[in-house]
Amino acid sequence: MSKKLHDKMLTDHSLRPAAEAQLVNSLPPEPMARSSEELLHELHVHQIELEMQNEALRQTQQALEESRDRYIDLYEFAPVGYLTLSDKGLITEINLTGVTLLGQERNKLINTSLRTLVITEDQSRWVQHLMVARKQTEKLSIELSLQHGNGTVFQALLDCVSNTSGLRITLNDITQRKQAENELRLAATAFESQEGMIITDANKVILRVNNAFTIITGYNAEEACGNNANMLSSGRHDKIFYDEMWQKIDSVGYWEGEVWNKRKNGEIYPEKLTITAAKDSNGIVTNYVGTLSDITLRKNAEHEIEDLAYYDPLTHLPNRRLMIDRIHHAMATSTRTGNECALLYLDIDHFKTLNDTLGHDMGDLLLQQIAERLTGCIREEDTVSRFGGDEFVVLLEGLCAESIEAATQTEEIANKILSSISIPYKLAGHPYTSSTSMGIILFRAHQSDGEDLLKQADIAMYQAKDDGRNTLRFFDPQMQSTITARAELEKELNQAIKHQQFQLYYQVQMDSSDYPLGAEALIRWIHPERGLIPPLNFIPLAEKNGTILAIGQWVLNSACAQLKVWQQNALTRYLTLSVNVSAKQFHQTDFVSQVIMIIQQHNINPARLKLELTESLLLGDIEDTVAKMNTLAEIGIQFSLDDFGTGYSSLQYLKRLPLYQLKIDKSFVDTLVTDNNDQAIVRTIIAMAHSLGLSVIAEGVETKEQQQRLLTKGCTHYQGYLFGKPVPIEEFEASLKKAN
Ligand SMILES: Nc1nc2c(ncn2[C@@H]2O[C@H](COP(=O)(O)O[C@H]3[C@@H](O)[C@H](n4cnc5c(=O)[nH]c(N)nc54)O[C@@H]3COP(=O)(O)O)[C@@H](O)[C@H]2O)c(=O)[nH]1
Repeated sequence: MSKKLHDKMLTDHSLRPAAEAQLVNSLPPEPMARSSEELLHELHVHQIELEMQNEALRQTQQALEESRDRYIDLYEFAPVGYLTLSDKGLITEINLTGVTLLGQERNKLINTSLRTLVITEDQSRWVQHLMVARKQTEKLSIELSLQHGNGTVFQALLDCVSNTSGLRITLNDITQRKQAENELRLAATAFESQEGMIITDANKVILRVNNAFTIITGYNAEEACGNNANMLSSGRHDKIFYDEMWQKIDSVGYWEGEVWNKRKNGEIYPEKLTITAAKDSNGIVTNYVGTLSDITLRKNAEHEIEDLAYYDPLTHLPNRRLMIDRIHHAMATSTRTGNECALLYLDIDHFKTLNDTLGHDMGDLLLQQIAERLTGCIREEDTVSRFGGDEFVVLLEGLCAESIEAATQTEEIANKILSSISIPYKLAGHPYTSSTSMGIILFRAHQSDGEDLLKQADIAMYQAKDDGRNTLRFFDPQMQSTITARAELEKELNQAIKHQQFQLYYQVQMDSSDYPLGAEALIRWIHPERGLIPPLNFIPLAEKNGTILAIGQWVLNSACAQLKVWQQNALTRYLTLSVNVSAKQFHQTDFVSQVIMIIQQHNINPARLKLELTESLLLGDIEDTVAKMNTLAEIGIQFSLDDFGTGYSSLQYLKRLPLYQLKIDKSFVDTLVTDNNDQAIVRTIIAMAHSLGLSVIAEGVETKEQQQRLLTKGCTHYQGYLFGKPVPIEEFEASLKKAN
């Protein structure tokens, strides 16, 4: 029965005809009085009517109960939580979903302030929201973090509507939605990272690119999307490269490497690329994701580092390390081909002097120009390297297999180099001439180690230096033994100092009337087995290894001891003694105090001591040199400038030095009679000395004619075999007596 019919029956008494029909059908007709019959009938009808009403009521009741149950189900099990808050913000109603979302029993939640379930950080926002929501009838939403009964926190969306019964709230758990949003945001951030990103479909058609991609390639999303990813190919990689790349992606799902790609502007650049295949649940590739970064800067830095590691920064030539590598490579090639190779070890002559006189900038300019000239002298397959300082090494490869022929080829190239190096230079406008000494070694296959070959070429180079410079020498085993002997000598020299195996020889210095003015003290090494060793055989070595300091001190001390003896004898009291001082010795910081101390120890007249300095000693710190010489000159010590004319003395410097004497070098005296140039030089030196108020002495005077020539030019002091060779003191004094 419908509710409408049921209501009608109750209100309109429309049940009556039905009740009467039912009574007629159920009761047998009874004879009775009309009034009581009617009354009875009425009663019956009424009774049936009541029963029918009861039935209708029961059915309505049942329908109502069913409806209420449905409502309760809908309310309690709704997909969202429902809450009602009192004016004070207390929960007055909450459905089962709300209870479940908040994770507490309903009876605990009822009359609880919802604020207490909001995390502390969100509470003030909630309180403000509550105030606003209560004042309006429209829905007002807020996202909050709520405390679950199990102690966790979940993200909730609260839609609040205010009505007369309080504030009705719909509560949604949006934790997952928030997480998804977060992940999306993260993914979007990651996609828009510093690295270029490109997503293609399975056919490598570009679907998406990020901003970094645009910055790197120059293509914006519109230009890139819809094109095949090979639009970036530079053409530098062949088909095999790409085939292998895609093979790896297909087999392992991933490829990483460096590629050369092309930007929109046509520029080809190096790129680090990672390609990952994205597959669906059936393992079918749906997309490719590429991550790319421009590694131009890194590559440039790598090149720079490589340059620094393998190239000389001044000349940009390969350095020692790269040369060793090339030598090993040449050996390997030579093993295969049978061809000879050659190493040319070059050392620029007098380079130190250039640095000392014109400065390091000029030295650098010379090295750069020499590097260019060397490169111009060799073939494409050869290598020129700089080993630092003024040393260059040239590697010639692919020479003739025949040794003699290969040596001839090498000599031709070496001579070409010598000629090229000696062509005059312009160093920032300064004219300059240079030369080089060169040691050569031929090699093939793996006969010897690269370092050994370099050592041997270096030995040959020293031989070239010893033989007068501006020349070349091939290494031969004899040289090796010379070097070994030199090492042996070095060891013995240390012993000689320890055991005082030195002796001073004295060579007389005369005036034009053959009157002895004094002597030069010249050291000799009296070796216990080898006998007398002349200074030229060990002084250069001593200068190199520093033992000259001890030797120099011994010489000075012995010379002063001799002066003391002479001072006490009327025959020798007036004699001056010259002592050679090496540059290293002079440049010691305490040189002046050493000399003064020795003079005081021997109690000699400093005016009888003459220190012979070479011109090269004057180079370097001129202020220090002048200061030292002045201090010693002030106590009376004389200074003679040795080997004058062979060095680089500038007049400017000479004027500042407290010199007593210039000593004309033996090389000018040797050719004085035969060489017009040398005559002119000697004349100039003498004139210059006189104009500076200096005395002049000529060394190496061997003939009367030389002496005569010197005299006519104004030189009145002499030293040389003509007057006497350097001899031990006994002999020297004996000849003095004899002359007397
Ligand atoms: N630092 C030091 N150097 C020294 C010392 N003793 C010597 N030396 C230097 O060694 C070089 C060679 O010296 P030495 O072999 O003694 O030769 C000297 C003379 O013997 C030689 N000479 C002199 N006159 C003649 C000659 O007429 N003919 C000829 N063939 N040789 C001659 O010249 C050398 C002297 O040179 P110098 O010193 O330039 O006057 C030499 O450079 C010495 O300086 C020392 O103790 N310390």
